[in-house]
Amino acid sequence: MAKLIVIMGPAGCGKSVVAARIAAARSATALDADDFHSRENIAHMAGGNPLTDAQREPWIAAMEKELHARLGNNENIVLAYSGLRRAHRARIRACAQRSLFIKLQVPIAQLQERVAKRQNHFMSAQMLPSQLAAMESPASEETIVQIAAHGSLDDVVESTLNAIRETFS
Ligand SMILES: Nc1ncnc2c1ncn2[C@@H]1O[C@H](COP(=O)(O)OP(=O)(O)O)[C@@H](O)[C@H]1O
Ligand SMILES: O=C(O)[C@H](O)[C@@H](O)[C@H](O)[C@H](O)COP(=O)(O)O
Repeated sequence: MAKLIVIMGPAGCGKSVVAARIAAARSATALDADDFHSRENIAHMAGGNPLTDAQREPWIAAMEKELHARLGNNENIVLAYSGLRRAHRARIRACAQRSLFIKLQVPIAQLQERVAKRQNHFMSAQMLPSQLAAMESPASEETIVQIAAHGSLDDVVESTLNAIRETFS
């Protein structure tokens, strides 16, 4: 049965780089939610404006479609996706029979530093407060494991792989 692992958290938490490393370690396909945005939504965010849930709708629908197709084809997926909204997480979770969400926890000062340093990305550090405000707590969601992700990339990857092994042993 194909598995879905979602690496989630606000911009700059490291989900894209961690998802790529996890996918390589587990012979899975890495997907990045950034690649499913419309040009309009990217331009909107690049202008310093957070998305509304209405603007997120076609983005979530595009990811659902891709996940259904790939998981239905027995492909294991590691998806880097912010997962800010609870209802959207439920829709992404429903695409797979077996799934695990891992939320990377990074203090805001470090998020600011990482986003500010990143080159050629539509998301600026000024968007971080809105990202954190839009993040609905995952506290009641059993399939979400939270991991401290302020350390080195190697440490974060190791903790993430351990959490995955514990769930999918
Ligand atoms: N654990 C880490 N330590 C140091 N830098 C990191 C770490 N994780 C990610 N980064 C760097 O921070 C920036 C943001 O990472 P990225 O994966 O793009 O975050 P996200 O996809 O969550 O927005 C990138 O330049 C990345 O190389
Ligand atoms: O509003 C949202 O639902 C998303 O979070 C959206 O703003 C965007 O896809 C990323 O968060 C930015 O890209 P990174 O998170 O990859 O930096």
